[in-house]
Amino acid sequence: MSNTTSDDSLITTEVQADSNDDRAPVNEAGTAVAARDLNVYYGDEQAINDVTMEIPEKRVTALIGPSGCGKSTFLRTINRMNDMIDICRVEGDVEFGGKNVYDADVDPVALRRKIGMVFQKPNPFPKSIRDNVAYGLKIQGFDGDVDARVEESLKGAALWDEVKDQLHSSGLELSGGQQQRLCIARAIAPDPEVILMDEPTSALDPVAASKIEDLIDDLAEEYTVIIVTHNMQQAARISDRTAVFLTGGELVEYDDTAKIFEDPEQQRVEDYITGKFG
Ligand SMILES: Nc1ncnc2c1ncn2[C@@H]1O[C@H](COP(=O)(O)OP(=O)(O)OP(=O)(O)O)[C@@H](O)[C@H]1O
Repeated sequence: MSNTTSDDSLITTEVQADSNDDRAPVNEAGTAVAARDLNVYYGDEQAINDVTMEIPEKRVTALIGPSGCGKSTFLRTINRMNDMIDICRVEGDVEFGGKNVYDADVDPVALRRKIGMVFQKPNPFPKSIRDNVAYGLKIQGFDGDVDARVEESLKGAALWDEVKDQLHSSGLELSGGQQQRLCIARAIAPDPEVILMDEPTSALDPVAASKIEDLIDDLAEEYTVIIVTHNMQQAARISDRTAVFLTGGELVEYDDTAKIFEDPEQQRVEDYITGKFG
């Protein structure tokens, strides 16, 4: 992508989207996850306001918007991480695999194996590199070749070459960027369909962040990736679709990333993208 600056570059960030030419047009992809009339509340406060959107499979979808607009809430609603927050209440549907994930017969633990998550701060367990990746397999009673799956997952997370001779060292001894890739390996080991990422590079240095961005592009060959980012250049570089949330948890515009960054329909979106607020 190119990041152009204009005369008033101190206040204007123009971002040109990468076309991600190597993937088929997004409208040829099926739907991985669909939110329908989704409202989310924390007590009396509404964090997501009547959101309906279809997220394409095996593509990268970015969620952007100013602080507090509900991006993380929306992300956590998809794999029911909000279940852990007592005051959180969800109305409406999140469809995945032909079901509403909020149906009474959905097991949230099984759901989270299918919809894995990577957080802002790398959070490996205080265990060996191998055991970090094998952890979820053990819980799910995986009866295949664990070491082969660990290797495959570490390769999938572009970490294998760096750690293959130290699989029994602690995951905490790795650099921040390596720890984040270890967390990605842990998320892909149970063979999910969707990976949710909540600002996965914001705690990393630029080189480590760039490696994760490259990895996200590769992951979308096999998985649906939904990423929250504050970094608009990052959204433009790596995503196929971009959803813009604004204050009050409203989904204001959702379209192909190039359209959002180059020719948004709404003035509010243009103002946000060009740095006029947020
Ligand atoms: N656990 C919680 N308990 C109560 N309110 C919450 C909780 N988590 C989020 N909120 C509120 O819900 C709204 C949306 O928050 P959320 O974290 O989803 O926004 P965000 O867009 O991801 O913000 P940021 O970019 O700052 O991470 C905010 O008003 C926030 O204060």
